[in-house]
Amino acid sequence: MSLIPATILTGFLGSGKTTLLKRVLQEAHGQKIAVIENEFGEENIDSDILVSDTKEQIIQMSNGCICCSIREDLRATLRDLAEKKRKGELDFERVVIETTGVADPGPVAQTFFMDDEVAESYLLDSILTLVDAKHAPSQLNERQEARRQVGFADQIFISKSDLVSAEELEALTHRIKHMNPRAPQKAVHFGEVALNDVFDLRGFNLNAKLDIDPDFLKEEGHEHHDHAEGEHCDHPSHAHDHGAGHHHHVDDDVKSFVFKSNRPFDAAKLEDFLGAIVNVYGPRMLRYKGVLYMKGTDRKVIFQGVHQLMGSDLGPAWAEGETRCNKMVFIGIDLPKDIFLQGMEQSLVDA
Ligand SMILES: Nc1nc2c(ncn2[C@@H]2O[C@H](COP(=O)(O)OP(=O)(O)OP(=O)(O)O)[C@@H](O)[C@H]2O)c(=O)[nH]1
Repeated sequence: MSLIPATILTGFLGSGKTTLLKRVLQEAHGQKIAVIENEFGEENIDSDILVSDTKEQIIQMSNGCICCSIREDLRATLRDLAEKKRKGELDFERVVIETTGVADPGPVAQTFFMDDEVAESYLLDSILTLVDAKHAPSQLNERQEARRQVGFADQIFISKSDLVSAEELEALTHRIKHMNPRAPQKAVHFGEVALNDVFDLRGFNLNAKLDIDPDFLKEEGHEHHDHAEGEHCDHPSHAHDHGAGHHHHVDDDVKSFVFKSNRPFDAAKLEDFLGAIVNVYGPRMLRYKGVLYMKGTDRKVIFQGVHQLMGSDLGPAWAEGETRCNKMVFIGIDLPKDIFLQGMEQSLVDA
């Protein structure tokens, strides 16, 4: 049986989750979508199916699962739903989980990887985070749950942009980008969103897609001339436009950085380093993903993780004429960037 795709919809209190979900369910008319609401206890099955190709492999676990927590209530609900589907008692092909506004998406996501039965039935597609343009600035200041929700996201939807000025929206977008440069941001008016922005984003798949906001890389580049080794990796041809578009920078605890290099990794060294680092910093590592250039293979190595759970796989071969390089983004809570970058650097083959 093919895996059932699941989407986690999160966002702080009143950010517009229900509004968006209702729109999506209307739009997905003719598709069977099971919705698991808030407290995970009850489910209601809404209309109809999205047919999707779920053959791709889901992330494989490696070590260090001990401190990861899962949502027992969600596990029970997911198992129950899958069981009913198997028996033909319920007919649905997709699940959306709407979390409460104050939920930490970590344990919700981990439930899909740490419970064998759940992992055998479901494929976690992505985490969607709603951000309320009007209230997010103060919510992000005051509540770590709100910051975590942004850090975990594969896709950010900004609601209520009709209630703020263009400048306020721009400042918020900029702030979010620093927390999570992986997730595209899109303003949505009362949940008006296209289905292909919501489903089959494959945020957790070991695919070779790693889109990091180019503006973020540009700014990172300015900060970090000492880690210039992979500079051509991204071949950004932009001029250094000092002065333009500079914002007051909010120093959130949830933030991100990128490691880049043109030198290949030594697989054993990298495994040692990452194995050690997740033991120490795993609880603070929200999401990380890399497309890596590894010695000994002509294929890209795809690596990704959530907290202590990480997986890797061989991706497609490097194309003829393509510059082989490493690019990995880490999103976490006050991670010591220098320790990470140095450890990664030391896991490269000797120059
Ligand atoms: N102005 C404006 N209001 C919006 C927009 N999107 C949602 N809202 C309103 O915001 C309020 C909260 O929306 P909900 O969809 O209930 O938010 P929620 O995230 O499900 O809320 P909780 O479940 O309480 O956390 C409602 O009154 C919506 O009508 C938007 O784009 N613009």
